[in-house]
Amino acid sequence: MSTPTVLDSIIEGVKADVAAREAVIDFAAIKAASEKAAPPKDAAAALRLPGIGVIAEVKRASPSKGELASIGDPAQLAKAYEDGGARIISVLTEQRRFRGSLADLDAVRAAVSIPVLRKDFIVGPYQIHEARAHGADVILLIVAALEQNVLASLLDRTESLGMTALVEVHTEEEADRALQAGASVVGVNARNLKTLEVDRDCFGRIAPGLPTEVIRIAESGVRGTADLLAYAGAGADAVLVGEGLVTSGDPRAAVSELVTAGTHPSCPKPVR
Ligand SMILES: O=P(O)(O)OC[C@@H](O)[C@@H](O)c1c[nH]c2ccccc12
Repeated sequence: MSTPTVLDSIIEGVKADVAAREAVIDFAAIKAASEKAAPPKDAAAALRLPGIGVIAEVKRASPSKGELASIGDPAQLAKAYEDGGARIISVLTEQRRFRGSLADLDAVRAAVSIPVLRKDFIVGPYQIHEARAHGADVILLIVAALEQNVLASLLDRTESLGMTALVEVHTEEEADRALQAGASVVGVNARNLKTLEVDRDCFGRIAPGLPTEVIRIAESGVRGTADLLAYAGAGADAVLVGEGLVTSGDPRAAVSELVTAGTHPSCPKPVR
């Protein structure tokens, strides 16, 4: 067997954490809770608004950088993002490496009225119902972490709950798999989750090959407006930003600066 990657070790921890939660709230109970939640918000519609959208992330830590920001009040941070003009709030809920939680998701959901993305390493249907039960409108599905048949069935389940799946890829081959599974929103992560290396050219290699109707998100490594404009030029509908915002000192202003650049008449527009 080959040496486990960072992604493998994260997934192993996530599986153990899911099993522990499922021992407390079983599948039938989480499914029932997901059916009682307030209806999901239309994230795809939010992403189709004119200009380059900003998806702003509540991110305390990462495997590559360790602690990024303590974030004592995730609700207040999310509100600042919303006030700054973010289209969607992403909340990391993975606890071991990213120090997130479902409590963070609850706090953010209660604080904002825009769509919320549960950002985690989804391995099975339990987490999708859990995301919905906690008010998420969007979930992340990472192609590199899922067998093709599992990816397709998780995407179906997400859509049958009225949610949107952001399907994350890092290579052309993964992009083909995302499309094969039926993805309508594709995120190209500049960071390789197996090695943690960042390659900002990844988006520009993959995005032009996606069908025009697919919404394209550029994820990771956005340090400021120059990176947003570069991604816009390569066809991004939105950028997903974590570190650059949580370490900025003024998250509202940091989001607003990106939003202003992304809606300025001189900003390159995605070809549709
Ligand atoms: O902090 P950054 O470089 O702005 O990146 C944000 C986001 O793209 C990143 O957190 C991310 C993208 N895909 C993921 C999958 C799992 C965990 C985290 C991620």
